[in-house]
Amino acid sequence: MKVAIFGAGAIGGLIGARLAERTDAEVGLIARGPHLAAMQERGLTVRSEAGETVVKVRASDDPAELGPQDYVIIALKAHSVPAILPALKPMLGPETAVVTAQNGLPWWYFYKAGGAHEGRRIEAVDPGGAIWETIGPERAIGCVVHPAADIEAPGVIRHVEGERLPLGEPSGEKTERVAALSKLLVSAGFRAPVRPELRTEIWVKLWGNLSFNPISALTGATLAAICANDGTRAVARAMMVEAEAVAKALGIKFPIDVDKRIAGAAEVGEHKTSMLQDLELGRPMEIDALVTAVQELGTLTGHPTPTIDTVLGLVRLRAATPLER
Ligand SMILES: NC(=O)C1=CN([C@@H]2O[C@H](COP(=O)(O)OP(=O)(O)OC[C@H]3O[C@@H](n4cnc5c(N)ncnc54)[C@H](OP(=O)(O)O)[C@@H]3O)[C@@H](O)[C@H]2O)C=CC1
Ligand SMILES: CC(C)(CO)C(=O)C(=O)O
Repeated sequence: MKVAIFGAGAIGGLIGARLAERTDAEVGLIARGPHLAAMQERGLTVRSEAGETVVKVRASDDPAELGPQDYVIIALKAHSVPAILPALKPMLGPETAVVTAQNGLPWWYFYKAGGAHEGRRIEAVDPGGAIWETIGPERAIGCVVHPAADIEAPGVIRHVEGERLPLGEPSGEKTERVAALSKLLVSAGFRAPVRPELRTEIWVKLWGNLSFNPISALTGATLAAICANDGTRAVARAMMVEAEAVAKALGIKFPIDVDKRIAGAAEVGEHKTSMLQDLELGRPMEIDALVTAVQELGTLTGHPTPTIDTVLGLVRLRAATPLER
């Protein structure tokens, strides 16, 4: 089985290292810059509480070198996807499945969703529908990413915690291809069940990301600190209540309530969200897939999102303003 990871950073590197180390899959990693050079020279190191492993990996910045794949796992930040579409094409054969291992609302969200919005593109994640047109939604397999990881140094991934990578077809069916991917990820040590209702899990994860990530970027605070502070917890809660109304209008039935979700985020502890890490490193923040997309669906469903709109305005200005003057 041929599996390529497009964007072998924190999450893609973790998945790729585990697949290369523990399975028979032929694994190729697409990366760039000093991180790619380090992986090519010294292999990919994964550090966790369990210890350290160094895996020899096939890594490149040229997808054409790897050729058509059975699975391409996209583990890029959502805003990086439109730019890689031309480069992705050589990896797509007639049967290639494309897995979105990303936070936020995926570009294929309304494919086989049924209902009034069937086939709709989400402009905030897929400007002009270019991703939908190039990849084709029939290739998409969804994945909710629960592990937390970061790139500690070029070629070195720190796996903080978490093994859960639930998967799902947009149709909810348990197809052969999603079952085979699940088996592969399980043999790599992840918990990767196939879910009939992955959109519900996407929203439960997004609840936290749409609120805590921008609040952390605005305040510099960790998840634990945002949850412990009355003011920031109230802002996060208000954003989550607004998002809940939007999701419910789209048919989502939440298995837990907002307060349980906040308690879950607090338990992650003194962890800086990926958005805060990006801000501190001077990288673009994943604002559109996490926040703008929910605002867009609020407008679509006729549910106002005043708190989300306010935080979105603030975090956009944060993104546009240099940290040091
Ligand atoms: N990290 C985490 O703990 C979690 C992350 N997620 C989600 O997972 C997804 C991936 O996040 P994460 O792993 O943190 O992101 P990273 O930034 O660590 O990884 C993405 C990698 O892709 C590389 N890249 C970007 N564009 C290209 C390109 N054109 N060619 C080759 N490589 C490229 C980046 O390189 P460069 O740095 O040079 O841009 C980077 O190394 C996101 O949606 C995130 O929200 C979800 C849960 C937890
Ligand atoms: C905080 C974490 C790791 C889990 O909610 C996350 O998804 C992010 O930082 O973007």
